[in-house]
Amino acid sequence: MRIAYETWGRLAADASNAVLVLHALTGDSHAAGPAGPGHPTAGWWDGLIGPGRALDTDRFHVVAPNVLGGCQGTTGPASLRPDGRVWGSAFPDLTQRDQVAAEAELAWALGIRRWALVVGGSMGGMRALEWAVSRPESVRSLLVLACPAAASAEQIAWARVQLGAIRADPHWHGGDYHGAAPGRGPHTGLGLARRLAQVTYRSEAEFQERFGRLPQGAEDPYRGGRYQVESYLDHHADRLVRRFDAASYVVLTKAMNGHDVGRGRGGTRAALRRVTARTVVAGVDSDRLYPLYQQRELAEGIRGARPPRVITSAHGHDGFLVETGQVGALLAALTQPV
Ligand SMILES: CC(=O)SCCNC(=O)CCNC(=O)[C@H](O)C(C)(C)COP(=O)(O)OP(=O)(O)OC[C@H]1O[C@@H](n2cnc3c(N)ncnc32)[C@H](O)[C@@H]1OP(=O)(O)O
Ligand SMILES: N[C@@H](CCO)C(=O)O
Repeated sequence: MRIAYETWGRLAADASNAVLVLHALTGDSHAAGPAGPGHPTAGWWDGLIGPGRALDTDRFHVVAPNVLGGCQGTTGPASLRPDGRVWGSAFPDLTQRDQVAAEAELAWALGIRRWALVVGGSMGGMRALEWAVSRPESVRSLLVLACPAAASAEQIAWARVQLGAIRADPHWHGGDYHGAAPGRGPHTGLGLARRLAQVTYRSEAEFQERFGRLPQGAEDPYRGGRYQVESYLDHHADRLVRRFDAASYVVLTKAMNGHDVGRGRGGTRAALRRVTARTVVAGVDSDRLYPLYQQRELAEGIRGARPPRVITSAHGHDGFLVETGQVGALLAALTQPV
């Protein structure tokens, strides 16, 4: 397999200053830095990583890999198999454990045996947690944001609707569409999946405050036009289908459904007891996808973790991406010398 990653800052001679930053479902290795070739936007945590920032690259060597199964440089369903054909539907099902095993190979190759800090939100939080449970000796500090110990029935239910939308697209072809002419992939299905997901990523109050019942521009919703909120979802769908592979979306979504740190480990409690890292768990007060009670369960199960820190935000689950000031304060608590 191939793993794409970016780094910032210099690795200390004893490799003691390495920080692992793990992205969420549709993120990538470009966690920091400006937009440029291959990166239509600035890094998704650009405000947090750099000289003098919360993850101070004058002190830390920050590593951000693209997840296994992804489509931003790391091997995934759109990659070529050894025989030169696209993986497509032959790409294996993955779990967070497989993805962390791949990241452990990367750490080994980079000469990093122990991370000073592992941090991630949402799907990245699941992998951060999995690192600390499966390889406690490799994680000195841990920041887990907006994620659960195990995917809940409702999370699997939302995912089911998204998977159904993609698979129902006539251009899906069972996952073997990659050889089709450009523009002929399952974009309609992926767009529908993103629209639904985007609703779960934001809050009801935000939508009401931001969009209410307003029409989009000069459009008349009573005469075939759209409400603003519909246009907003259309925009997020359009953006995603331009940059993300539907089969990767399916593989990663199924991996998130499979997330359960307690599986085969005597249950959640027993698994969380394995964590030895200095840990901060945080959630977003308006997150309807990964509600705060799930972070409470994590914090209660991890030795030494205090009650979850609460990120105050109108923006729902996406608060972990938007509220960089508050996330920065959480990082500071873990990056100050004890
Ligand atoms: C690490 C990771 O997890 S993923 C990597 C980063 N995430 C993504 O790229 C996922 C997609 N983006 C997002 O989820 C969000 O944009 C975030 C979380 C990154 C940032 O959130 P916010 O700054 O609150 O963005 P918001 O949800 O308001 O969306 C802004 C976009 O909606 C557009 N928009 C707002 N209202 C409307 C409307 N009525 N009609 C059409 N478009 C609209 C804006 O023009 C803007 O477009 P642009 O991003 O192309 O410039
Ligand atoms: N906006 C985030 C939400 C999932 O955590 C993403 O697209 O990855």
